[in-house]
Amino acid sequence: MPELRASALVDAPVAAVAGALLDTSLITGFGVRVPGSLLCLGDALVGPFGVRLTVTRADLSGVSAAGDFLELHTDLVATGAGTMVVDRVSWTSVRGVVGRFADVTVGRGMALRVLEKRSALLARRCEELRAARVVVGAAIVRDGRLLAQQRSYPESHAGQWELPGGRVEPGEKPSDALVRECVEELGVTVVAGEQIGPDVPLKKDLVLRIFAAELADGEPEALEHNAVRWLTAGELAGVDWLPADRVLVPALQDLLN
Ligand SMILES: Nc1nc2c([nH]c(=O)n2[C@H]2C[C@H](O)[C@@H](COP(=O)(O)OP(=O)(O)OP(=O)(O)O)O2)c(=O)[nH]1
Repeated sequence: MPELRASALVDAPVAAVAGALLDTSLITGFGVRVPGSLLCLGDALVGPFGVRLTVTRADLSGVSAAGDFLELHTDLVATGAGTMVVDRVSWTSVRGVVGRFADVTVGRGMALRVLEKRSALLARRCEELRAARVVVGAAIVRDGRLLAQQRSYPESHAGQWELPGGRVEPGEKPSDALVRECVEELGVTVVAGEQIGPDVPLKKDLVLRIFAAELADGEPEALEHNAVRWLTAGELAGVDWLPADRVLVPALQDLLN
């Protein structure tokens, strides 16, 4: 299987680059049809010439998509100077001299051009997201279950589930915003821990950042939402999450397991 590699250093932390990679605007310009605005594990992608790929990885280590003839991998490595982004493209070539000729003249050239353009788009998206406002979310775990809350508004998202949290106010620390939002929404005090999964892009200039959290005081009540619910790892994939939270399900499962 011919393989092509390209790498670039992006001046942003791994969580930011991993999140930017989920933004499907990075690939739709190449004629790839995608189910939503964010790449999700298991998504079906349809590329030019009807090439079909399934997303097999979308986490802090990078993204992968694989089909019958083509595999795409983007691996992320944290370095002292930013995040190293390593792209790997491999494909099954037509046998014989004609196949080898096509690989060298068409396949490699095309793949390189696509990788270069995507790399430039990724760097630009990371730059945009660097200035983005942050919505924090709390992954509160108790007895192996995750606390989720059901939205009551707007109409388009009423009934869907999310994690407790909200926008970080100007000048506020994300961990302070997390504590404040949990008091306002649930009437509890939490202690914020480490970040879970990538920074998920919500809009051009807004990202969702989830932190593990522990209950320090109080019993959660739905003060501003329809309901709260404690979910096991096995229940996470079946919940009607907001789109950005769906992307985080594998990372939340890891947290519970
Ligand atoms: N708190 C929280 N917000 C989330 C999650 N996932 C997700 O997409 N969001 C979005 C919904 C909102 O658009 C935004 C949070 O903004 P906000 O704290 O100002 O709350 P809001 O419900 O009034 O939302 P909005 O009117 O500003 O859109 O982030 C999540 O898990 N938790």
